[in-house]
Amino acid sequence: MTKLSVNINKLATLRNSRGGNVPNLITSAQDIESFGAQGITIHPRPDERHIRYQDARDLKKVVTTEYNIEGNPIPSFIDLVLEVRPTQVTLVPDAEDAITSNAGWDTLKHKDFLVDVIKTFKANGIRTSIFVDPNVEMVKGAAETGTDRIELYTESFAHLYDQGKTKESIQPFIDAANMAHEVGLGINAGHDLSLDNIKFFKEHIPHLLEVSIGHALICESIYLGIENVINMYLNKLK
Ligand SMILES: CC(=O)[C@@H](O)[C@H](O)COP(=O)(O)O
Ligand SMILES: NCC(=O)COP(=O)(O)O
Repeated sequence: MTKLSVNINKLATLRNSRGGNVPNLITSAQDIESFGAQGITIHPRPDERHIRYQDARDLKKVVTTEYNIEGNPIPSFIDLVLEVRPTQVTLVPDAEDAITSNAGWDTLKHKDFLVDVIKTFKANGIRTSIFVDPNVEMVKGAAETGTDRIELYTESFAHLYDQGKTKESIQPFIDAANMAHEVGLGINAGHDLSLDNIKFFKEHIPHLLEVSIGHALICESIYLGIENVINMYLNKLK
């Protein structure tokens, strides 16, 4: 079975746009779990443009499924994760000015750094995952860091799949997943996965433990829920 971890960054984006507490991240996370999601993912960025460091602490008190915190392991992020102790930390090499995550780790170039950080998290009982492109050399390099899992960066899959290039979209991910399994790494995946592409991805990727989905899932929720909500307003306005 592949677990679904819902990334709630976008709910925080909405909340922050009005300065209040709507939507409430705590009750949203609880509801998302009660609807069957098997995990909650957040990605606090240094500018706190969506998830704030305090959200990470507050969510720890209520999340009862798998709690996954993603981010670039700068000192403040490392301290936060060690304080909060989520189920899993996913290390992502974000540039500060990037709109969203846009690359996986070069696990060969950053091996020593990753080895150190991963050792620290694992010594504190936190499972580790590192974000990588679908590249067998990067997967082999990931295994050398001591990480428990990798998260395959699926943007290229989503983009090519959307263009109808199905074989081209999935083959690097099949190769990377097979290599990860061979070297004993657990396999997660995420970025731009959606209702359109998730079934195809799941059917082709062996040993897929978990997907984290945020942007599309929240957009789909708005779109698929809007008819219902408009009718609820119309009923109240009769
Ligand atoms: C690590 C990753 O793939 C990202 O998709 C991420 O967690 C989303 O971050 P934003 O919500 O800031 O775009
Ligand atoms: N790790 C990927 C994630 O949490 C969500 O990515 P996206 O669905 O917002 O692109």
